Amino acid sequence: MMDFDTIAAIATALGEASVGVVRISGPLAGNITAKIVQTPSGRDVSLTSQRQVLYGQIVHPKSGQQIDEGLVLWMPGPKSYTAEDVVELQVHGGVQLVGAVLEAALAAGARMAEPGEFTKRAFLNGRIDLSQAEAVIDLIRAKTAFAGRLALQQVQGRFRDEVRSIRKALIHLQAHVEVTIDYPEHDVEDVACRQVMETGAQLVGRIDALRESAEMGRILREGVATAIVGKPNVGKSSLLNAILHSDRAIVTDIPGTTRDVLEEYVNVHGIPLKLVDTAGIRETEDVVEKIGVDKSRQTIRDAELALVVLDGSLAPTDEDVEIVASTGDVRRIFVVNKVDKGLHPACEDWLREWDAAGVVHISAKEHMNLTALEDKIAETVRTNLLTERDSTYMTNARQKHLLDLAKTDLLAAMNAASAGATLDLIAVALQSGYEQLGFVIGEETGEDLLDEIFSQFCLGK
Ligand SMILES: Nc1nc2c(c(=O)[nH]1)N(C=O)[C@@H](CNc1ccc(C(=O)N[C@@H](CCC(=O)O)C(=O)O)cc1)CN2
Ligand SMILES: Nc1nc2c(ncn2[C@@H]2O[C@H](COP(=O)(O)OP(=O)(O)OP(=O)(O)O)[C@@H](O)[C@H]2O)c(=O)[nH]1
Ligand SMILES: [Mg+2]
Repeated sequence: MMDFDTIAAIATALGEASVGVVRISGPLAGNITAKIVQTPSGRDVSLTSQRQVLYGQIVHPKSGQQIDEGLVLWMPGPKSYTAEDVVELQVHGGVQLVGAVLEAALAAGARMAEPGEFTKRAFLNGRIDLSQAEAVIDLIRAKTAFAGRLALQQVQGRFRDEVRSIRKALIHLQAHVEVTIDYPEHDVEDVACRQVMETGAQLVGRIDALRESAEMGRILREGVATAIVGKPNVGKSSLLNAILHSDRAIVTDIPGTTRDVLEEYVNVHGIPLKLVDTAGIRETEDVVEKIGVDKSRQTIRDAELALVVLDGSLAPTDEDVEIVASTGDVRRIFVVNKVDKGLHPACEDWLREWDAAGVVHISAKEHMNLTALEDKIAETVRTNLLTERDSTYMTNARQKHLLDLAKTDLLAAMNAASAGATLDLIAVALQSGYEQLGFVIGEETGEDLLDEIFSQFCLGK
């Protein structure tokens, strides 16, 4: 256990709520609590070595002014979230009240915690590793049940266990090589080299599985960038509203209504989408609309998925043709809208040119066939952007980079082994790979990086 000062923060969201929590962690947690909590029996919480819940009055340590009544959770270290002595003051939820309780804790000797500092301490005190700590952010930010499940597995150490297991195999392999260096008989060397190539290939496979899950992680964190595009007035904003079940975007019968891109997050069958409504694309002299149209084109370039919207009740125009051409490089679904008005024969003819599997007929206004569109979106994302075997981890960009480096080291060791290089060279490459994997789970990680990672947390976490 490291020697830290005692920190305090509000752990719950600020706002009206039934309960608000102020959390205190560190060696003075019990002492501070004794100064600001008066129990009916006059008992001092910090005298017990067992976790317990007490009822008491929360008072200001200097003025003695009563602030609220509350429940006090006493969790002596190391059996606590931070592995230090932790106290949680559960009081009535309310911005003013919870703030006053925090102030009382600060006046009694605590320091205001930095964002993520509680979780950082859990890491520094060795209760969790870095990948678990990082996953806490993912868990809090998870936008779908699926993302939440993966993040929880990560919080509970699933990713860490796999990295540790790969590391263990690597150090084993390195030991084998090192031992052979000391006994340089030729056939023994050959055996070691073969071992490096065989085990190396297996480990590269396992590292690859973790690397590939980075794509899954990114999509679950950021959502699939999904652009709704089409010429003016086809019903793009109506479609956004229909998928969101709200009147988020302005809808009128005037072409050129949407002038700016509008982003919203939505969960479609467990897949988070960053849905982007765009200005209808057409030639225009209007300065503001022109900027909007340029942004629409940029949105198409940035998109991972495009919903190309057409007005099915009208014959297609050159503008439709141009938009279809400009989305050729993006994975796309053709959305034929306004089918409540009937399908124009020219549109029907035109549609036959495309793969019917990629076309969905809907009415955004009348909410017709939206489920079919959502099914299509989910299916397209699952089969093209996410793969099944990725679904056990959600590696982040930092971890992915280190895994890439570890893989490069491992491949270098294998190449050296197959080329008959000296065993020292092989051992050095294996050692380097072992270290890179150590950084993934936060062994030998510098203070700067830790600050960077934990500063992304919310206050009180
Ligand atoms: N009131 C409250 N609820 C909360 C949290 C919290 O800090 N406070 N958590 C905060 O995010 C999450 C729960 N996470 C936790 C993880 C570990 C320990 C803990 O005390 N671990 C010890 C003892 C385990 C045991 O009893 O065996 C340990 O791992 O040694 C506590 C909370 C969600 N709910
Ligand atoms: N009948 C019918 N009308 C629709 C449907 N979807 C949209 N509309 C109407 O079409 C008009 C244009 O809808 P918007 O959603 O604003 O179209 P948009 O593509 O966002 O237009 P811009 O922002 O100008 O590019 C509005 O009057 C909508 O009510 C539909 O499914 N059926
Ligand atoms: Mg619009």
